[in-house]
Amino acid sequence: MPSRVYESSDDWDPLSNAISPPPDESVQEKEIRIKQELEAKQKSDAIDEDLNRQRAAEKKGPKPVRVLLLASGEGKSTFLKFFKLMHDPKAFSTERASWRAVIQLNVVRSIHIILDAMTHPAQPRHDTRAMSKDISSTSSSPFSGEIPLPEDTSDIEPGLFQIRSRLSSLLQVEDLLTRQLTPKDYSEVGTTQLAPIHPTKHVPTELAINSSVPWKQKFDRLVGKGDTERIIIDWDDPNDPGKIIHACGEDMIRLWKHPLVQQMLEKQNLRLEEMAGFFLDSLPEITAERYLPTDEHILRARLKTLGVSEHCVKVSAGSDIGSDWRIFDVGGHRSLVTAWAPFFENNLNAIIFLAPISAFDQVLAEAPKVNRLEDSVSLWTSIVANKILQHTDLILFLNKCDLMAAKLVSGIKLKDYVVSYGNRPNDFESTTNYLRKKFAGILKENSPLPRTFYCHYTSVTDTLSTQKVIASLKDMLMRDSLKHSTLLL
Ligand SMILES: Nc1nc2c(ncn2[C@@H]2O[C@H](COP(=O)(O)OP(=O)(O)OP(=O)(O)O)[C@@H](O)[C@H]2O)c(=O)[nH]1
Ligand SMILES: [Mg+2]
Repeated sequence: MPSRVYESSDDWDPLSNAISPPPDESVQEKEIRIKQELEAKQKSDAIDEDLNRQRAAEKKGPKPVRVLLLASGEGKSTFLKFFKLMHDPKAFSTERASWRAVIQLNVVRSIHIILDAMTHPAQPRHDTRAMSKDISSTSSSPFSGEIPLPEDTSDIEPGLFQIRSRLSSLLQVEDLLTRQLTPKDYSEVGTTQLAPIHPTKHVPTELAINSSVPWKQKFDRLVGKGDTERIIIDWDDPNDPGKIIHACGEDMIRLWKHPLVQQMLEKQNLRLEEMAGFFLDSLPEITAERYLPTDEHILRARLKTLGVSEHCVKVSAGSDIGSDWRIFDVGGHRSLVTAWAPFFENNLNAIIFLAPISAFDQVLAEAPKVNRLEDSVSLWTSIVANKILQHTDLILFLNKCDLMAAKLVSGIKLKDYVVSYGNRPNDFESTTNYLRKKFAGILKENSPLPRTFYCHYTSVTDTLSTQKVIASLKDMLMRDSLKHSTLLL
């Protein structure tokens, strides 16, 4: 039997019903409602005006270069940050206070992973095959309450216990930072959320922010700009999480450097160095009393993005054509990435596709049975085969080369995860060459129209090499943009 029956009536309009004021609305409630409606309308009109102005300017001026960033793994926002740093360093600099909070949160999270590993010392994790078997239970965040006592304490010496208990004050810091990173005027749902990053038990969740939310504004009050664009932070703010982080600094360093902790992490296959937002080797700087992040720290800071965001960057190039760049960052769940791509149709000059090659022995956080390299390959296949995008240039970044090199040197073998690699040498040149050929082959076989294969080996956290890649990219895209606009004349 249905729980609710709607009467069929020609007068019944569900939309008007939903937006009409409640029948028992008081005078005061009515006033508030009208004020809120007015504010909402003003906001919406302002957005419309902005969009119209932008469209009019686009019609008059040269066409902007439009680039979409896609990846099944990580690197999009990092590349975008780097691009902004190169072309608009002033704007980048004013965001320093916001990134300081993100880096602090990244540090606290890594420390909690260690504390949690001490709590459950017997469990090996982070191996692709082992992980695919150990996926049934999801993590309850150890940040949300007290750190539980270890299941087996035989391996842990008393000094470590004391450090561990002193570091429990970091629990408040995580909470404080999460609240700081959530803008006040936005509801928590859909803007800032803790998303699981690791499929195994006991690994804390990761902060994700919806790209449409101006989360950095929250920190504007912390930033003052002097004549020299110097960033000033209110160091006396009693709520500054930096205070607790500074007080815990030495303990955090001792914990991270402790040989027993290193042994334990190795035993559990927990490679923190490979996780997004790894800063434990920079603890002395980050826990310093008046810590302000360097450019390099900001590039490495990890904040998961949700949704699509558009970024306008002015690129000086000696020519008007193509000096205005629109870069689209598509964050979020991998299934959404393919869903978004067709919306860009023929509107794009290029798609930069980032494939994190070092992830050949890792699985996806959101689908713990799927190998991350395999996922990149299947996303690449679907993008190259997409008819709607057939006229768009594709530029492949085989990314995280720094981590790939370190992984191969440490003895991890590509052939153990990519069986077709066989007995080829396990060095950087041979493995990356092999992967490059695989991706090129997929393009050749699946692209509806013949396309040039543009490919770069990248480590987007590395300034020097990324600078070179961007320079050649700019050259290529500007020439392309010029060609298109000449054709259109
Ligand atoms: N070592 C190293 N780290 C990298 C590289 N590329 C990205 N990372 C790190 O990976 C983490 C995640 O990168 P992001 O750029 O935030 O990833 P994203 O593609 O925007 O991911 P979503 O927002 O989840 O869609 C950051 O902490 C980066 O520092 C790389 O080439 N080398
Ligand atoms: Mg991102």
